[in-house]
Amino acid sequence: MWTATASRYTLRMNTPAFDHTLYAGCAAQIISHTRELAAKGWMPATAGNFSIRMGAEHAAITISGKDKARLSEADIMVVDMQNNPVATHHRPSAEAALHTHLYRLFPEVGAVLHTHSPTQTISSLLYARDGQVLLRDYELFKALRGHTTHEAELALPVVPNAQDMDVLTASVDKALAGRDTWGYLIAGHGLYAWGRDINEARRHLEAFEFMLSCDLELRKLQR
Ligand SMILES: CSC[C@@H](O)[C@@H](O)C(=O)COP(=O)(O)O
Ligand SMILES: [Zn+2]
Repeated sequence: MWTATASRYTLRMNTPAFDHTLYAGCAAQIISHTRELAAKGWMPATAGNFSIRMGAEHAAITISGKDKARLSEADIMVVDMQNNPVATHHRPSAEAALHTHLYRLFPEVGAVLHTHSPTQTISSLLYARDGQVLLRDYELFKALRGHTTHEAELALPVVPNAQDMDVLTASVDKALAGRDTWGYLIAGHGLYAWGRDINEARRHLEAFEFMLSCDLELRKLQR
């Protein structure tokens, strides 16, 4: 009797809070994508944050305030879907709530990427009052999951920036209601893009960046 109780206790003590092999794989993917995107100048200073879903309850996410060009595994931590750190004393990204919001909202979302390129930031300010950027007729729509033709119009939402994550999450929630999008801009801030996995999220991020930069060039030419 005593042995059985003790062994159950031992079993519980040895059960890790999350799957470490899965975490290490997620961390490696986050590190390689952040390095490549930082090299493009899309994450100046310590801007940007990345995450990958680890099942229904957890996500691997960048620790707050790190230089995203130089991350190592120790700079990636685990949070639960309410943004609580899991088995660590580190502080998650200041914007972890925006990541877990997307994971809670869309069960198919497997990765969320956030960058601050000049194009994303300028577009977000130009279109802040409109609340969206209307993109039309781009062949690159086909890089977005579910899109098969350039003959379309896509409204990329723009939400007001806020330092209070409850306020920001509420704005995003409202902006996404009834919309079919793989991203949104935050005014004066940057772009959030997501996908079923990190490769798809990266493809969506790059497609939005490309279309936004074309839009800015067109505006200059049309003046
Ligand atoms: C360096 S200012 C940018 C931050 O305020 C924030 O917007 C950001 O993207 C990075 O925050 P972080 O807490 O490192 O994930
Ligand atoms: Zn940011």
